[in-house]
Amino acid sequence: MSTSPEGLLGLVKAGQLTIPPLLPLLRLAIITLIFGYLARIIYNIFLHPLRVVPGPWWHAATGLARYRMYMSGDAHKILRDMHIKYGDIVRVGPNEVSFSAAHGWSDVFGQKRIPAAESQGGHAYIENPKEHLFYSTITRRDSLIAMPQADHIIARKTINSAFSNKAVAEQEPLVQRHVDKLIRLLHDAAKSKDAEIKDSNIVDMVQYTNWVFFDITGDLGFGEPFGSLVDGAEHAWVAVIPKAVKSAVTVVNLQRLLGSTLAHFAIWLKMTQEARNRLTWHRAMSDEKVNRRRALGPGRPDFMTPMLENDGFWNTQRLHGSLTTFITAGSETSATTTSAAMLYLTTTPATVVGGQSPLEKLTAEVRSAFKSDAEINFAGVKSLPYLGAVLDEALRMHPPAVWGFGREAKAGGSVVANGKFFLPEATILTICHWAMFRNPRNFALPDTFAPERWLTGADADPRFRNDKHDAFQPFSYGPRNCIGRYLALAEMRTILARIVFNFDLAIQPGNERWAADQKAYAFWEKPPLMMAVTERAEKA
Ligand code: HEM
Repeated sequence: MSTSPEGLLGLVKAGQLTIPPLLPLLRLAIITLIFGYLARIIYNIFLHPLRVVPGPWWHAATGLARYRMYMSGDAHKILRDMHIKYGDIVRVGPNEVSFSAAHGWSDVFGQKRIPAAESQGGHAYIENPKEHLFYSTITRRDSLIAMPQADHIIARKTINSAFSNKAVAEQEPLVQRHVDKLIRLLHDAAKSKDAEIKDSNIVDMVQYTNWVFFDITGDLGFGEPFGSLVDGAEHAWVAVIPKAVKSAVTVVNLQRLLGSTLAHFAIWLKMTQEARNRLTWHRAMSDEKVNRRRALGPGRPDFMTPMLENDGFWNTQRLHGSLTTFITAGSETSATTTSAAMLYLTTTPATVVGGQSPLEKLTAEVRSAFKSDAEINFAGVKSLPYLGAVLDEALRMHPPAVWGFGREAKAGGSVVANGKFFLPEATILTICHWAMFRNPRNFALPDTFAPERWLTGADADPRFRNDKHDAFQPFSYGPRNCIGRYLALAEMRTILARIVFNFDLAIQPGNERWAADQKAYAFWEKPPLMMAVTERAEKA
């Protein structure tokens, strides 16, 4: 029998071959699809290995509820409520489990010892790998934060020296130069009020903190600040970042819902040419900045020096891939925390914590510890217990890495919650920092800003005696925790201390719910935070 098109046409014409009508075929396809989808739902709810993990059935059934939750901007609140209702481990998607008890940190981010691998010369420890889709979308493949375990071990070994306490002390003069500029800008704003320019001392603290942290981290990474503190304006490179993160989060969630092909089509329809051009420009500019810093060679007390000294590992791709991560991870986070600290300080009345308000207590501590601005240094601020407690509490109330940053259960699966659950390989494991830190099972009065909960010894507050401090890991946990935490703490303490030393702060009406109403797409979508800055009347 002929199978050529002409031959088949001949058979049709001769009435020996009939073509089934299209409509019934389409109907059949649709019915098959619906049945396939229903079968999947039934499998997900009743037969899937994760069926034993508690959670709402509609989150287990399909990826739709999960998608809507993450794209609502309120996932942190929804997750907290789910953990209160269903417990410490909740199934939030067909293939995703969220943790909200202290053991979750080691279950998700810890590493397990594998003796067999050790004897064969492989890794002695195995970790749950990073959630591939999330990390490959929010950053470049060769970035430190996305590297496979074997590369990551070498990477951390070669650059740890730039992030130790000793290195941070060497970076202090560079950091303080930028903080000086910030304080000068704030004095300018405060003084302009004396010149009777109405409301000129009202500043957006989100902008000011972004400027100072991006200038510092730009200088430590690219070898050049962004110049925001000089220009009094955000640099275009920095302005792209929040939009890029939100787009990346949308892409990840769409792909998880629709699969790669459909999602790419949807994204292609949605993304404008202008947005595409912006991302290409951003990447080119980052690479140009890295190349300029690279040309200077090692020697500067910054992030790049150990990388340039280990150029066998830190090749062009890894340098280009990692530097944007360093700058974003090191600026956006610290700026958010410092803004949040100022918000809570200016909105928490004395009645909540007893006696003086947190702002009064902090002001008294800082102004009595230092006689002049020049005295406020990294070593000095480290010894102020209330200042440390204020920042810890700001990190608890408004953690900068809200959600995301998940892992996939390792090859062979993961046993979690002290043996209670077995999660099969590739199950997505997540911890929403906000949901963990605002869970009443972990912290008393979880929605109250109370730095007192972190005080120890004679200053310890009995109301917070049962707080679970090991649930609080704002810098994450395990081999992939935050490499920049010492720097972050030194910078944030110094900047907050210098602001409180120099100025009286007052929140502007309408800004009180700055944190409460914020949406989050992995990081926060921060609106302006307007505050009046007034030069302190007298130096105590
Ligand atoms: C309040 C400030 C900060 C917070 C809350 C914070 C939080 C975090 C968290 C939660 C992670 C883990 C992400 C993951 O699991 O993939 C992380 C990683 C990281 N952070 Fe920070 N961070 C802060 C400041 C900084 C600073 C100042 C730097 C300096 C450059 C920095 C650089 C990094 C880098 C490079 C990583 C990736 C580490 C790796 O994968 O080995 N962070 N940070």
